[in-house]
Order: sequence, then structure tokens, then C-alpha cells
Amino acid sequence: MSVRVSAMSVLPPVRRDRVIAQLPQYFRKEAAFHTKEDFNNKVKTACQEQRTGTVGFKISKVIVVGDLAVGKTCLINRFCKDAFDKNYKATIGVDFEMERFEVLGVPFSLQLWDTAGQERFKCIASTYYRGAQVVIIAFDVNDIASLGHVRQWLEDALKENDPTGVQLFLIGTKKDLSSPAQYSQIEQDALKLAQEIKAEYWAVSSLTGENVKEFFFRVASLAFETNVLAELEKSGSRQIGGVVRINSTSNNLHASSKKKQPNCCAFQDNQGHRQVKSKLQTENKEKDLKDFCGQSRRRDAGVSTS
Ligand SMILES: Nc1nc2c(ncn2[C@@H]2O[C@H](COP(=O)(O)OP(=O)(O)OP(=O)(O)O)[C@@H](O)[C@H]2O)c(=O)[nH]1
Ligand SMILES: [Mg+2]
Repeated sequence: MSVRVSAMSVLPPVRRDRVIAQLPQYFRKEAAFHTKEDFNNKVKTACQEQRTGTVGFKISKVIVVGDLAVGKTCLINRFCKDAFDKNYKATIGVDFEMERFEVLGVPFSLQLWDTAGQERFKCIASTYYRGAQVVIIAFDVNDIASLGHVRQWLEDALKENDPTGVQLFLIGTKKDLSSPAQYSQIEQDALKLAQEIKAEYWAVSSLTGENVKEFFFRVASLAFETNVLAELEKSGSRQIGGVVRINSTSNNLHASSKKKQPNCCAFQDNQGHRQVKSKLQTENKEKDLKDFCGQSRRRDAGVSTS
């Protein structure tokens, strides 16, 4: 039985609206990961011939960072639950969502980590940054200061990750709140910054849903493409007598080699409860992830204030 058949027999089928058959296009040519119209030919052939190795089993970690209240949680909720909450509830620590896709016929999962933007909760959130394949830095297109803080968020995220192995996205949020003239002004600055930090740029509205699905489809597709290419490169050098050895992913290797002890961090929530986030909680979270059985679900790593 092939690797792909056994993966599919364990998990329920992917939702029909998570099937990606074509490469979703970039948002702005000036700041795109690449501008090709279709998936890489080697990737397409490998998928057709079911030579994608471990990719069908992989869960790529995506972290979403950025200033408080820029709309990170709303962005993830719009995509994963097609929901929008106009009331602000600060994320304390982290939350995560699992999203399963099928790209070119191969199952592929993203683990979307929604992190806290509030300074006092950053020490918790940053312990979850490591092992990310994709870093999404969000800013509010109506708040130039949030764009100004992007480099700091990038620096923090890259401290925990291998900078060469990370795919970077810069995303402007709350597009519905800005006039076309205001938007095009901030877009100039955002595009310039995206080029400098080598990020792909997008602008979305979680309220209206504009570009949200397109954005995450693009993230999933580019992460998938990168993983298949890496797998092909590895299997090319590893194939002995037609047998392909399947080892840990490079991401996992990186994560384990950098296994840091997250600092213990105490804080008080709005109700005055003292919360302690510790390594134990990190480990529980990671165990939860291992138990992932294919259903999208949400687990709070902290409590939410209202
Ligand atoms: N009009 C509009 N409001 C939005 C949009 N996205 C988020 N908001 C509002 O902005 C506020 C903050 O949104 P959140 O998603 O909670 O922000 P966050 O970045 O997760 O904040 P932290 O968890 O504190 O880091 C909420 O009141 C949302 O309703 C959007 O696309 N349009
Ligand atoms: Mg949040």
C-alpha cells in the first residue's frame, strides 16, 4: 500500500472547499514569493506519480504575529469558522487551529497559531514561535504604527526559527475601514517593507472576508510546494534500490535541536487571577497536536478577557 493511501485511510476526507487544484495567484506582483502562474512542474509530476514522500503526513506550523488588536484572531476565525466578532477579546498566550487541505491530490495540513499581541502576554506567546515554516506578520492598514512594529515582530519570530527555512507573509488587515486613497498610501509603505524583508504582501478584511480565503490558500500552496521540492531533493540523494527511507522532517529536526526550555511566565488577567504558563503547558499542547485526528479544533492555551 502506498504512503498516500494509508494516510487517507486514517483521516476523514478533506472538506471540498479546502481542495486546491491550481496555484492561487499572488496579491501584488511587486511583493510576491514568486510570480509563476502554476505549481512547479517537478511538484506537479511528483504529485501525479505519488512521489511526495512524507508531505502527505506533514503538518506545517504557521504563526501569526503582530501588534495587539490588529485582527489576528479575527483573520483566523474568518478562515477557519467563517465567523467574525466585532468585540475585542485579547488573546492571552496562544490559540491554534488545524486546517486540512488537499493540494494537487495530496493531503496537507496547516497548524495555525494565533499569538498574543499584547506586550504583557508576549513572553508566553513567544515560547510557541519555534518550528514555524510560515511566519505571518499582521498590521492594521489604518494604523501606520502597527506597520512600523513589523520589523520587531520579525526579529522576535526569527530568534526562534531558522531564518532561511521560513516563508514570510506581511498582511494588512481591516481593509474595509480605509478609503481607497488612504489604503493606497499605506500600501506603498507596506510594499516597500515587504520587499525589504522578503515577504509576500496581502491586504484583507476579516469583516467582509475579502481576500481571506485566497490568502490562506496561497499560504498552503506555497508551503506545500516548498515541502514537496525539499522532499524531492532529499529523496533524490536517499533513494537506494527503489526504497525511500522516511525520516523526520527538517522542521522537526530543527525544532528538536533547538529545544529550549520556555521560561515560566506569570501574569494577571482582568479578573485578577494569577496565571502561570509553564513548560508543562507547552508539552501538553504539543501532545494535543500529536493526538490530532484530522478534525479542525481550537484549544485555548490561556483564557480570554472580554
Ligand atoms: N472593521 C474591521 N474590524 C476588524 C477586522 N479585523 C478585526 N477587527 C476588529 O479589531 C479588534 C481586534 O481584533 P482581534 O482579532 O481580536 O485582534 P488581535 O490581533 O487578535 O489582538 P490580540 O489578541 O490582542 O493580539 C476587534 O474588535 C475586531 O472586531 C476587520 O477586518 N475589519
Ligand atoms: Mg487575538
